[in-house]
Amino acid sequence: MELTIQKLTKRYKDKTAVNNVSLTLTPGVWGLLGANGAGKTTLMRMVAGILTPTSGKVQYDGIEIKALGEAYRDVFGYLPQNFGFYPEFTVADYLQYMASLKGLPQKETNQKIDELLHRLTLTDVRNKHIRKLSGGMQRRVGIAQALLNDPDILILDEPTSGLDPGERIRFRNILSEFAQQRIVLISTHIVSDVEYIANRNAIMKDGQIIAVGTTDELVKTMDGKVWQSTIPAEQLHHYERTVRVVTVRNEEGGSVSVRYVSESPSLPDSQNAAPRLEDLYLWLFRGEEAVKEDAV
Ligand SMILES: Nc1ncnc2c1ncn2[C@@H]1O[C@H](COP(=O)(O)OP(=O)(O)OP(=O)(O)O)[C@@H](O)[C@H]1O
Repeated sequence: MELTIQKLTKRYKDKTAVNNVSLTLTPGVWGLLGANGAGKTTLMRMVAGILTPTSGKVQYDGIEIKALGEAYRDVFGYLPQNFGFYPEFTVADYLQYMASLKGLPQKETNQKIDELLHRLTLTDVRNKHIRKLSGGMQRRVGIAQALLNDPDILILDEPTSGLDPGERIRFRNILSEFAQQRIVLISTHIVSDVEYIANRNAIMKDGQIIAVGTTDELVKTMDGKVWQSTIPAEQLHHYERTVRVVTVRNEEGGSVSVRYVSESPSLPDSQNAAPRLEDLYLWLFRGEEAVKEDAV
């Protein structure tokens, strides 16, 4: 099973949102990382077949998705970033409705809905109106609808926004289990969401994929560029202007432990630290708005 993105470009009037992107997706979880505006949503919408590229194509097992039409939709699950709920529907009615849109046979539908509600811990709210659910629960309903047809390809655009830490962990586990023999592409700007579950990551910046690889491969490129140093707290402000700080931790006695990325040591008594994906992300997006693990 293979999804091939070939020289995909999407140009709006004065903006090239996706610029000549090529990527071959194989089974497993893929993290699509990038800052806001990098082009992730635009790329995903083209892969989902709901946005027409300016140029380039997407092929599923060698056949262009345009040519596959309905057959592609049958093997495809998609959770858009902001997807319209039907707030007056109950959870179960909404899933029934989505199942009928996807053409699922009624016999299978009830069983599938029960199974998904259980896996996403939504059984207790199955008869509640969607508008009455918390943001995190609504997100899980969205994930459930994307899984209804047991898709071979699952595309999730910022699926963890609004989930609390416990829900995030549960969500990661569900996906890891689900991704065996399937292609799962998750976009996020929260590095920790994909660091442990993604088999591979693609990092997107300004409409282009600037790095692809397993977390280990990508992290290796940061060997020797991640540093740790403990300095008096009052000096932090000075160094923050000159180095790219990843994390700061308060220590006892008025000092702070600083983790930063740099070609060479820039703070007193710096020691090399084992790199993580977040360090690479900060390195690649240096100069842009810092992206931290918000909402965690
Ligand atoms: N319909 C459109 N018309 C014009 N420009 C657009 C349109 N859709 C997206 N863009 C622009 O294309 C760029 C990429 O947007 P996109 O939504 O794909 O990024 P993203 O990485 O998903 O960011 P976010 O996480 O904020 O959604 C942005 O600069 C955006 O303003």
